[in-house]
Amino acid sequence: MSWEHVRVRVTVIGVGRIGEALVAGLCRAGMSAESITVIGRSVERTSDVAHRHGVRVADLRNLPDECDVLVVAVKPQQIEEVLTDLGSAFRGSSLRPVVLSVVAGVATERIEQFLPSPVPVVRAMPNTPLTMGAAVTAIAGGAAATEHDLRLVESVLDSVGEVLRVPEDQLDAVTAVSGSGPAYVFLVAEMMIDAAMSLGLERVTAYRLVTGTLAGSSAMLGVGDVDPVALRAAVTSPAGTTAAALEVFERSDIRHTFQRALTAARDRSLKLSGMVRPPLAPAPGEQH
Ligand SMILES: NC(=O)C1=CN([C@@H]2O[C@H](COP(=O)(O)OP(=O)(O)OC[C@H]3O[C@@H](n4cnc5c(N)ncnc54)[C@H](OP(=O)(O)O)[C@@H]3O)[C@@H](O)[C@H]2O)C=CC1
Ligand SMILES: O=C(O)[C@@H]1CCC=N1
Repeated sequence: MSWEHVRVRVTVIGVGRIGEALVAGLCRAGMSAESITVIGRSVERTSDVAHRHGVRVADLRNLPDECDVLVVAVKPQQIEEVLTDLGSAFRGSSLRPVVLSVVAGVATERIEQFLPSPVPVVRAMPNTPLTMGAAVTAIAGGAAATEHDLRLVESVLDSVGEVLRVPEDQLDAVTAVSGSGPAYVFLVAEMMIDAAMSLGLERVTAYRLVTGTLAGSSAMLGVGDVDPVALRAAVTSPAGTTAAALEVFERSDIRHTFQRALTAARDRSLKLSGMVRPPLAPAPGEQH
C-alpha cells in the first residue's frame, strides 16, 4: 500500500513493544506522521514515542476527532480498564472507528461487550518484525465487522508485512506459531552464539556468523512456496557434518519439545481470555 494518496487515520492505544513497533512500521511504510496518534499510560514514555516518530498524542478521555482504525495494544491484563474507558468515550462521541485489537487471547465477542453496539472489532495477531515491514499477521473479524472494515484493517497491516484471514478460533494457535515465533528464532540465535563461542570463536565472529546464517536461511524460506525439508536436505551431505548435528537434535527429541512448547503457548492464549471480565450490565438504552 502506498500512503501517498490515501489517508487512513490510525490511533494506537498502548505504545509498548508491539504498539511502538506498529507506529515505527507505519512511519517506515510512508504513512504520514500526522495520520498517527498514540495514547499511552505513562506520560514520559508516550511523549518519548511520539517525539521519536513525530506522531501526535491524545488520551482515552479525549480521543482524536478523526480516527479510522483504533488499535488496542495493551497487555491482556490491562484491556479491561482500557475498554471500559473506551466504551465511555464512544458513548460521548460520534466517532466509530474499527477497533483493531492485537491483544493475545481476548476474543472479539469479549471486546464488543464493553463497547456500544454496533462497533466493528477486528482481532489480529501480528509479530514484532512489523518494525521492519516484515510482519506476518492473521486477522479475524467480530460480529459487526464488515468486508469494508476488514479491508481497511488489511490496508494498514499490509503496509507492515503479510496479512492473512483466519477463523477467529484459530487465533490462539496463530499466537503460538507466529505471534510468539520470533522469540523462538531469537532463542536459536542465542543458543547458536553460545555454542559457537564454546567452540572457541570470538563473540563478534560468532554473532556475525549466526545472524548471517539465520538471515540468509530466512531469505531462502521466503522465496515462494519452498519446502523446508528440501532446503534442509540440500545442506545435508551423507555422513557429513550436518547429518552429525541433526542426529543429535533428533535424539534429543527436539520435535516433541517444539510440539509441547507451541501447545503451551496456545493454551496460555486460551487462558488469557478468562482474565477479562465482561462489564456487569450494558449502559441504559444499549443492546448487546
Ligand atoms: N510483544 C509481542 O511480540 C506481541 C504482543 N502482542 C500483544 O500486544 C499487546 C501489547 O504487548 P507488548 O507491547 O509486548 O506489551 P508492553 O507492556 O510492552 O506494552 C503495553 C503498553 O500498554 C500501555 N498501557 C497500559 N495500560 C494502558 C492504558 N490504560 N492506557 C494506555 N496505555 C496503557 C503500557 O503503558 P505503561 O508502560 O505505562 O504500563 C505499555 O506501554 C499484548 O496484548 C500482547 O498480547 C501481540 C503480538 C506480538
Ligand atoms: O508473549 C505474549 O503473550 C505476546 C503474544 C505474542 C507475542 N507476545
